[in-house]
Amino acid sequence: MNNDNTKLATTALVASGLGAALSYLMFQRQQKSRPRSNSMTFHIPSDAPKSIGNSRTSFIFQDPEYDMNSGDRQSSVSDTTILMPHSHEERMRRRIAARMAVEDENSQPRQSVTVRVPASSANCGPGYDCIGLAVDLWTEVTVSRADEFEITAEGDGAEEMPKDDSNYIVTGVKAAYETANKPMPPLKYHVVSRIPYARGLGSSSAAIVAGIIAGLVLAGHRLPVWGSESLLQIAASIEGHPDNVAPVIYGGFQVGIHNGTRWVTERIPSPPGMQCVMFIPDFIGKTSAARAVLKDTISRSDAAFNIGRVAFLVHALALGNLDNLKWGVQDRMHQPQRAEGLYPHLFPMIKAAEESGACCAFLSGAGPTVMAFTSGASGDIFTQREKERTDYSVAKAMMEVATSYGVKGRIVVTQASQEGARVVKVDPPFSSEFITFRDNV
Ligand SMILES: Nc1ncnc2c1ncn2[C@@H]1O[C@H](COP(=O)(O)OP(=O)(O)O)[C@@H](O)[C@H]1O
Ligand SMILES: N[C@@H](CCOP(=O)(O)O)C(=O)O
Repeated sequence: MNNDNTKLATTALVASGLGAALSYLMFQRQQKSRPRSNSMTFHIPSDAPKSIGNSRTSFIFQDPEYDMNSGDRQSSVSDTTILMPHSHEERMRRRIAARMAVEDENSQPRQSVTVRVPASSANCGPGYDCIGLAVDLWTEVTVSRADEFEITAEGDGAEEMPKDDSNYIVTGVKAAYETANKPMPPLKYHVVSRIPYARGLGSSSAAIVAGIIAGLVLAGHRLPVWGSESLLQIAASIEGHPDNVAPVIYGGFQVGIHNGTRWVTERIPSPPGMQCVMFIPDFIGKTSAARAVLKDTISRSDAAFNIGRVAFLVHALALGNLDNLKWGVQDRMHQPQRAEGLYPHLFPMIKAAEESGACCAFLSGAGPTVMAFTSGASGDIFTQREKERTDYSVAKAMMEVATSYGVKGRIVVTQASQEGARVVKVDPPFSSEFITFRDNV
């Protein structure tokens, strides 16, 4: 090393030494001036818990998020929040403990709850008792603790729906309290109904699901979903089939089966821009009556027919192959029997809808509503020119058939809902000063 190099090395050494000393002094100063409460600080523990501190070199890490002991975010500034920087198990344990505390809080019994549930259209032709979709028409049910039992209702079917404990909302609430293993308190119910009553659009399933969810919230009881779909189990066992309740719970198109142990459902993707054009007759069609016209057995060729159609239906929906929908909704299991016995307007209306541009049409649920799918919607109905869409001409054609058969009714145009039931209001709310659930629930 020559002289110049030696000088250079000495200067570098002195400079880095000074730099290190300066950094250390600044660090010390910072530590003294910084309030400990909302900072992340590291120092050697004097009283570290045995499990994490005594056997290896450790640091106290003041986690600004959580307090390990209370799980309370507000007390997260506690000096006792201790963590090994590389101890993932401990970190997870603390996070789970914190989440449990939040879950505990949200699992407290509530005074009152409002649940919003969608209409649904079951079967979609061949998918008898297994396929259905959520329809963008919503009923709102409020259930509150009260001195005595009462049901009040407004909207569709407000007059007709049972006002005693045979109302399916009450059935749902009871099932929830039984599941929670808690006694059911006296409750009052208010229903704002926008789902046509007993018309094949799942008003009964919506009532069951609304009741179960309301009951669970009031009782402060959470159910697991992963690997069990517990809510679906309760709802489908009351209804007897999952084709309405699964879309009411999860939204979208659903296909559901019983696997021998439990109900299992899967979402079928749905094509974008699809509209639902529904002819809803003025008369009531009870599902029990429409099931009574069906025989217990069908022929092998009819079974084969339906198997092929249902496969085509799921394939067409999943791939957005709208041209195949008209084959996919064909059925020999219940529509011909129901048309013959109860709904003579059904097949002429399906034909008229398809000829005027619908992708397909079928009996909604057990009827009497007839559902047609149309395409071409882009955003809201009111933001697009009529001639770019087929719903108006399809509606007109369906109405003409209804008139020619002397069936009074109305047309409703809406779409599938990708969203299912949801809690829209709860007292006391789930939201806190730290977290806001949507709509400030
Ligand atoms: N809250 C409720 N809303 C609608 N229907 C109810 C309710 N509670 C009990 N029901 C019973 O369910 C029947 C309607 O169900 P259903 O015949 O399957 O038609 P939908 O296609 O509308 O589900 C009613 O006739 C009534 O007996
Ligand atoms: N798979 C059932 C569907 C009944 O639906 P709903 O809306 O009429 O209750 C059937 O076809 O019976």
